[in-house]
Parts: sequence; structure tokens; C-alpha cells
Amino acid sequence: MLSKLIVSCGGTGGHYYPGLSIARKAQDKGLDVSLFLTGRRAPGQAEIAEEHGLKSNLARALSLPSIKKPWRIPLFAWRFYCDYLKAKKFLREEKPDAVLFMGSFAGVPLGLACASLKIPTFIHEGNVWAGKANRFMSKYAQKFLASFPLKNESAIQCPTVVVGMPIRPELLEENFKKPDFISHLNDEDPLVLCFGGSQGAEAINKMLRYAYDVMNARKYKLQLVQLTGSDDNAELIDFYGNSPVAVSKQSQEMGALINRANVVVCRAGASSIAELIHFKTKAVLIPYPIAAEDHQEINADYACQSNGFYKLHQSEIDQFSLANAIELQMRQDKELDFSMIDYPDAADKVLKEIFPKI
Ligand SMILES: CC(=O)N[C@H]1[C@@H](OP(=O)(O)OP(=O)(O)OC[C@H]2O[C@@H](n3ccc(=O)[nH]c3=O)[C@H](O)[C@@H]2O)O[C@H](CO)[C@@H](O)[C@@H]1O
Repeated sequence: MLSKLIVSCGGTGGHYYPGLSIARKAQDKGLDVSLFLTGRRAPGQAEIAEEHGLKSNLARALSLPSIKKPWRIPLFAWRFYCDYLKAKKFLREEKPDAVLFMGSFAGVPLGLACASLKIPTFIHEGNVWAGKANRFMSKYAQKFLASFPLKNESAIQCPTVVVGMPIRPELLEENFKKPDFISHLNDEDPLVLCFGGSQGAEAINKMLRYAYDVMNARKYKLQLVQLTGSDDNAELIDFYGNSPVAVSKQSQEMGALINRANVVVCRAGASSIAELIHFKTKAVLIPYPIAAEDHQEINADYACQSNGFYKLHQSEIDQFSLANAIELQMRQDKELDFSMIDYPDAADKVLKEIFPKI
């Protein structure tokens, strides 16, 4: 009989996309796999899963009430209990052999239901600093599968294995087609790529144009691709005029772009860092300053052990500091200074930890 796996993907893209990559790999290996999705974004995520032929189940996402609003606790506790009972019913019907948690408090009712029904549970952590929900759930888990060596490993209450961050299969290809929206850029001059994570990168977007001007004044023949995360780019496009720049809200062709770029400017999210490591592309990392428990700062510090990365605080950004950081990275030899471990087979490794015989 097929082994059955449920992947609980939390509520945000940061948990969903690595979970989807693992589920796609499980499907390729012939496992019976489905996604457990929570929260407002889940319907869109369910459609994407369906495009890949994957089933999903939707549940509401509860978030912890603030201690400043204690009157919300009784309603929260009641809802949590209801979600826990629903999760138990769901698990009794589905009878999975294992459940994998990608993080987020949204998965905790399902996690506790797994513990009560003695269903083997595994956790995947994207960041260098294991998050609160994953630390809590580790008490009930068989194994804690980490993307990078953990800075707070002592807080994990089950065996930990470093397996890497699963990257989308599209990014693991060898030959990339040049994206249409950058067709006016040439293949010779240096290219800087800038993008944000799921929270966008407004502060970076605002300053990059001026840093670009500074670099032009320093006689760099620089090309720029700026993915703003915003629909409203008219003013920015107008600012760049005829310069060799491509501006877009986002791109699905990140493999082609990161592979082509000489330097990337981005946040310090776990997938972004794993992708940069995979392509050995140098980067200026600007941690999202209000990320939970400052985990992007910790991710960036880990990445900066390699000379391929340079950390810049958002509070320090002006056109000169950003231009200087990009220049510093451009001057380094692309191949010589990169010492991070790439895990292109991370999804495979996760599945082997869960089902050693597949
Ligand atoms: C603000 C915040 O708290 N973000 C967190 C969120 O991920 P968040 O989604 O913000 O950041 P990640 O770096 O993990 O992922 C960004 C992803 O978006 C892709 N991309 C970006 C732009 C674009 O146009 N097209 C595109 O496909 C990148 O290639 C990358 O795969 O969860 C991660 C995993 O717990 C954390 O490490 C991040 O810190």
C-alpha cells in the first residue's frame, strides 16, 4: 500500500512553497500526498497545488491573541479546541502514515491532534533560528529537519538533521530561457537584480533608484532588474527612462534571473538565501527589520560567513551605502569566495528522513 503523507503548510508563502516542493517530490516518488492549508491565502494556494495535481484541505488559521488584549483569550481557547477536534476527525478519516509541519502557529491544532492519535510527525524549519511554533511542536515530533545549522538547536526537543531548504524544481534546471521582460538588456554588462520576499521591499525599492544613479556616476555600465512586488510602477519606470533597466511587479522566472545576476539585493528570507547559495550569486542582504524574533537578521549573519554575502541594515540604507555595498560585491570574483553548502536534493532528503525505505 502507498505511504500517505500530509504536509501542513502554515499560512504564508514562506512555509507554503517549500512544502509544495516537498509534496511535488513525494508525488513523483509515488506517495499518496496532500496539503493541509490554513488561512486567508489558502484558496489561492489550493489552486496552485491543484495545477500540480495535488489535493489539499483548507482550515482556518488561528493566531495567538496579544497579551495586551487578554479578553480575547477565552474565545481563542474555544476556537483552538474546536479546531483541534476538527483536526482529529480529519486525521481519523485520512489515516496518514506521517504528517510534516512546515512551521507556523496555524498548524499547531493539527500537530496536537497528531500527537494525541500517535501519528508520526516531522517538522521542517526554513530559518537558522527555529520559530516558536516549531520549537513547541518539537516536543511531539520524531525529527526536526532543518534547512541550515540551527542557532537555537538546544531549544529543540527531538533529534535534529540538517537537510537543506527545498527549492522549487523549476529553479533546479540547468538551462534557462531569457525572460521576455528583460529582452532589451544585453548579456555582457553586469546585472543587479533586486526583489523582496512575501512582505515586499518598499524601503529598498525607494532607495535603489538613487543608488543606481550613484553607480552610473561612478561610470559603472550597470543593468538593473527591479521586482517591486507592487502594481504601481509607472513613476519608477518613468524615473529610469531609457536606462538599461527592467521593472516588474514580480517574476516566476527566478532561476533565470538569479543565475544571470552578478549581484542580488534582497531580504534575508530562507528561500531567497537557499536560492542564492544554489546559484552562487553574490548578494546584499537587507533583513526585514520586524521579522518574528529577528530571524532574518540571524539568517543574514549565517549567510555572511561566506564572502558571497554582505549584510546591510535597513536603518543604514541611503543611496551611498547601498551603492557601496553593491560595488563591493561586484568587485569580488564570482567563483572564488563562495563557501556555503547547497542542498539541491533537500526535498528528497526530507522524504528519506520520513520514509527511509522509499
Ligand atoms: C517577512 C518574513 O517574515 N518572511 C519570511 C517568510 O518568507 P518570504 O516568502 O518572505 O521569503 P523567502 O525568502 O523565504 O521567499 C521568497 C521567495 O519569493 C520568490 N520570489 C520573489 C520575488 C518574485 O518576483 N518572484 C519570486 O518567485 C523568491 O525566489 C523566493 O523563493 O518565511 C520564510 C520561511 O520561514 C522566512 O525565512 C522569511 O523571513
